[in-house]
Amino acid sequence: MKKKLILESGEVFHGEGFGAELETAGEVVFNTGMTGYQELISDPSYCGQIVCMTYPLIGNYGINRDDYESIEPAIKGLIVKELCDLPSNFRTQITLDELFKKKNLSGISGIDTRRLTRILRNSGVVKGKIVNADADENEVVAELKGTDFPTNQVETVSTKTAYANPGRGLKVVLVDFGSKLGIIRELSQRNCDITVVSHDITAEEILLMNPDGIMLSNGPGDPEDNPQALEMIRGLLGKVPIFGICLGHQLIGLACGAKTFKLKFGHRGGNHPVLDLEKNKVSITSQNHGYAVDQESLKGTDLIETHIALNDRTNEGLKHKIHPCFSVQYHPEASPGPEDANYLFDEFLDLMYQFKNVTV
Ligand SMILES: NC(=O)CC[C@H](N)C(=O)O
Repeated sequence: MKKKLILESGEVFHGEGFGAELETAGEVVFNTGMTGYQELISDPSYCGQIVCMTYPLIGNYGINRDDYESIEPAIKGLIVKELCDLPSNFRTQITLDELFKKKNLSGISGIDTRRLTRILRNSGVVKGKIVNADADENEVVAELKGTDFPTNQVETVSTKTAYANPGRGLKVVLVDFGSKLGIIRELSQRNCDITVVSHDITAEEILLMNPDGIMLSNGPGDPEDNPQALEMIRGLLGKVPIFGICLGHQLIGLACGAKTFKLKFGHRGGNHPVLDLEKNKVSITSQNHGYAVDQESLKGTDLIETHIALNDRTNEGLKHKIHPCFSVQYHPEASPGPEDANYLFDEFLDLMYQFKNVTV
């Protein structure tokens, strides 16, 4: 079915719809990954967003049972140049189009994704809507201008009830702001005994579980929408080691008095070089974020900048000066993307063991 993508700024792109027959609006962002569309579609941090894939052929290895990063995708839609409807891979179970139909998601193909990406890079990310070909463009633009982004995205994707992922090793409480399964996978591989808890848990409730460490997950939306989480982090600092990823990283920043701001077009892809300032080493990282910690605002806080992005020199890592707490803006769990930064999970384990030895 003929569809079109309309941006809040007025540009229109004509294409062919795939997936469910529905109109869908969201923040239009771009991702430069050449593979990994299944992980990306199911990454809860994309809640409320329509993702434009810059790689020109999407769907060519289908959808398999292993690569989901959550059970129910929270993404709003997908924009591709060419959609492959005949995937070829030994793991393929269904096509991308079939997945989108099953999950009631809408996508559009046949789009000049290079032009769209240039617009997003030049003017910054904007709202957009995938609509039927006969929709009135002025009406859609007015509607987009009049709608605000929801502020409860974390609540939408976080688990409602706590659950366990048992192991025989260190006890980790994973605060789920919209966690990718990759984080659980990495901790599990290191034998951690994981309790996944909802985003609105308090520090007192966590401390009653007597954990060896706290993992603050990735998640969607503006980090400033989570004041309760900042209270929780402040209540845990110094009492138990903390490791934060992406939204978890931004929340540590805010909890310690730094500020966050929205990047013009964000970092989304699997090839972002990050410099570790302490080791003077570069990792190629997997990224998906639209906000960043303001480096100026770190002055006067107890946080030290440990990593920066080499593309735009923005903050990518933090460490607390006094307490056992560190975090990164990128994704050491990869899923999808390079695994260069995997060692950070080992460092988290080391930190938990060190803390245990000091405190027992
Ligand atoms: N992947 C994430 O955790 C993203 C964090 C935050 N929602 C951002 O866009 O910056």
